[in-house]
Amino acid sequence: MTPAVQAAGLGVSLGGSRILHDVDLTVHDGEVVALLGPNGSGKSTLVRALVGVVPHDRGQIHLLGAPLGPKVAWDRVGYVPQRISAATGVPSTARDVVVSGTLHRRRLVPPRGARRRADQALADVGLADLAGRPVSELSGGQQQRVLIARALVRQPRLLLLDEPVAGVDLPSQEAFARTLAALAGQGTTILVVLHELGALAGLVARAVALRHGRVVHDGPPPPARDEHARPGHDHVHPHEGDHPTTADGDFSATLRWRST
Ligand SMILES: Nc1ncnc2c1ncn2[C@@H]1O[C@H](COP(=O)(O)OP(=O)(O)OP(=O)(O)O)[C@@H](O)[C@H]1O
Repeated sequence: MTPAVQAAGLGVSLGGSRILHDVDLTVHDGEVVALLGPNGSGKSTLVRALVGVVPHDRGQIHLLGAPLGPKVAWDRVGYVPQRISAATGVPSTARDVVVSGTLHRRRLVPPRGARRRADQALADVGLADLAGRPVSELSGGQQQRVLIARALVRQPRLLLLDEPVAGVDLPSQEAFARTLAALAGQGTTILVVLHELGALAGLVARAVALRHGRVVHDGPPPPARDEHARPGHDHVHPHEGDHPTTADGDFSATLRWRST
């Protein structure tokens, strides 16, 4: 089956510096993959390059089987950028922002049922009661959830999320994890940038870790941080400063992101 995301030999330079070096990333249809790494390792740049927000100068990108460009089925791609305000400067309600997620370059007018779909997406992120509120009156975490709803309303086949739960309270993270689990159950492919697996730990079967713009790990996710505190935790995995002990020889480097 065609992978949902295929990047090969990807290189990105910004401001005269090389940010991504020869990144290979394949995300298969229906997979849920976490993108991990320390601050500045290139996670956002990779996701932004995948959706064409920043240009790449080396390698190739295919999304949903099409080369990055107009042939991609953008109406089935949802993207939640790293925390930005959902407020547009123009008075708009949470519902208006979410309805705007149904628009794309070939659809400039919301489709029939867009309002109902927007309200469902807002309910999925726990904001049903705030649909009619101006986004400028919402808290930062609530605005983040509006942006998640804006991506969900597209009923995406591929969902790219850049730290979607940063600044979102735990009950809302758990509600969001349930929504993502339901989407994954329907076959949606999910690539999510995270600092902590947190509430999404149960969903993520594979983690790709970046360091200095290179892939340093691609395999099982690191154990949840709180496992360290549990009695019976057997410390079989490497910690910072340990020598690599896994087959790929680099898992300890992967784990160092936690302490930065
Ligand atoms: N527009 C830009 N011009 C120049 N350098 C940039 C630009 N955007 C990002 N960078 C640099 O690229 C590197 C990677 O940044 P990026 O935001 O991709 O990291 P990240 O892994 O997502 O970090 P964080 O966990 O802090 O969000 C950083 O060194 C950053 O300073």
